[in-house]
Amino acid sequence: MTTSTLIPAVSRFRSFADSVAMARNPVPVLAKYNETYGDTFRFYLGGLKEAIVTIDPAIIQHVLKTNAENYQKSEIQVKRMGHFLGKGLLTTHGEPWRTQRRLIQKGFDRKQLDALSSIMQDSLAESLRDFDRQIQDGPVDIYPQLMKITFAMVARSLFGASLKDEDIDLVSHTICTVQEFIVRQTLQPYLNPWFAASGELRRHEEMRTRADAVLMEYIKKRRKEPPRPDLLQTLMDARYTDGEGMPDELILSESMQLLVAGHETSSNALSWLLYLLSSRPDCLEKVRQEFDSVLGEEPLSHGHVPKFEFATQVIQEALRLYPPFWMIDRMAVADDRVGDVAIPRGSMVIVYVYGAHHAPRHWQDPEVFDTARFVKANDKLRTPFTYLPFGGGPRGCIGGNYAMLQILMILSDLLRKYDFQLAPGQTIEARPMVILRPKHGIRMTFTNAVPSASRITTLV
Ligand code: HEM
Repeated sequence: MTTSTLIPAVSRFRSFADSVAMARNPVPVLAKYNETYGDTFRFYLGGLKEAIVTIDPAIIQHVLKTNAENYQKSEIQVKRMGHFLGKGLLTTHGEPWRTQRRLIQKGFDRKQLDALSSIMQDSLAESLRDFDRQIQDGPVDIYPQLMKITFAMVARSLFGASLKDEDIDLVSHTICTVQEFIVRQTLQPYLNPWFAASGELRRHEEMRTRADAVLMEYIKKRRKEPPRPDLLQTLMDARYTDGEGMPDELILSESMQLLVAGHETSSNALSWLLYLLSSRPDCLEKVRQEFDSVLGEEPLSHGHVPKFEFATQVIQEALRLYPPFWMIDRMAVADDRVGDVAIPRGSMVIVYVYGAHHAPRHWQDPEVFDTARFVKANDKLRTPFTYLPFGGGPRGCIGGNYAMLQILMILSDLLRKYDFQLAPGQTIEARPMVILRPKHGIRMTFTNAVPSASRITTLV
C-alpha cells in the first residue's frame, strides 16, 4: 500500500496557502475542509507534512483503541516534546510506556486521590488569598489567574506542600514558554533552521535545564526525608518487577511531563466553564445549590465527587464545547485499513476532537450549551468516540479523575465565595494552540457572594 487514494485530499498548494490562516486559528480552516471533503481528509501541515484528519468515530475508535498498538504518539510529541521533556508518559511508547503507565497509575487511584485532597485544598486556600487581592482592583483575566491556581495545585500534589512559590513560578514560566516554542516549531516547520541559527532553540533548552535543576533539588532532598502523601512519593515508592525503583532522572522527567499535561488543561476547562456559566444564571444557581446541599460548610474532597450530578454535567458540556486538547495526533507504524479507508505506514493521523464535539451529525444544535446531553439516561444514546475530552483507549488521560476533583474543588470554592460577571466590551474567542485557549483572555468582575439563604432562585 503506497497511497491512501480513498481519502480525499486538500492539495499541497491549498494547504500551503492556508498555512498562515491555520497558524492563526485552525478551527475555521478545518471546518471548511470538513464541509468540502467530509469527515476524513488528507492535508499538508504547514504545506509540508502530510496528515490525515478525521472526525469519523469508527476511525477514531480504531486508531485510539482497537488497533492502538499501530498508532504511536506522533513526531510532535515524541521528537519535539521529547527534546525538551525527556522520556516519560507523554513521549514514549511500547513496553517502556506500558511499564511506566502501570506504575504511575497508582498515583491517581481512589486512595491516593483521597490522600491528595487535603494538599489540594491547602494549596487552593493559599492561592485564593492572592486571587482575592487581585480581584479588588476591578476586572481580571481569569485565564492566567486560574492557571496560577491549578499549576500550584498540581505542583504541590506532585512535590508536596513545601514547594516554594518562587520555584512554582519559575517552573510554570518555563513550561509555558517552552510549550509555545514547540507549537511554533510544529505549525511553521520551515522556521526550524532559523530557530537553531538564531540561538532561540538554545535559549529554550537552557530554560529547561534551569527548571530541571530546581526540581531535582526537591527529589534529592525527599530521598533523605520521611514519606509524604504526594505523587513524588508514589513515584519514589514504585517498583519494577525486578524490585528496582525509578532513577531520579526518570522521576524528574515523569514529574515534568505530569506538570505539562496537567497544568493548563484544568485551568482551561475552568475558564471556559466560568465563561459559560456567566451567561447561564439558571445553571449557575443550580450548581451552587448542589454544592450547598452536598457540602454544607465542609471542604470538598474526593469522596464527595460522585454526589455532584449536575455540576458534573455542566463540566462535561463545557469540555464538549471547549475541549482543552482540541486534537490528538498519532503516527501509523504499519499499513492499516479501517473499512474502506487505507492508512499507509508513516501517516500522521489527527483525531480532530473539537470537530467531533461540534459535528451536527452527532450533536443536535452543537453550538448550544445544553447540560441535558449528559444526563445519565442519555449516555447510551451517544455514539461512542464522538466525545473525547480525555482522549480514549489505553493512552487516554491518566489524570482525568484528578482533573474532575480539581475542577469541582476550585469551582465550589469560587462559587461559594464570589458572584462574577463578564466584563463588558470584550471579544471572547478560542485559539487552538497545544490547548484551546481564549485568544484575548476572559475578563471578569468578582464580588463577594450573596449568602445562599438570601438568593432568589429560579431553577431549570
Ligand atoms: C480537564 C483536564 C484534562 C484534560 C481535558 C486532559 C486531556 C487529556 C487527553 C485528551 C489525553 C490524551 C492525549 C493523547 O491521546 O495523545 C491526556 C493524556 C494525559 N494526561 Fe490529561 N487531561 C486533563 C488533566 C490532566 C491532569 C490533571 C493530569 C496530571 C496531573 C494529566 C495527565 C495526563 C498524562 C500524563 C497523559 C498521557 C497519558 C499517556 O500517554 O499514557 N491530565 N489528557
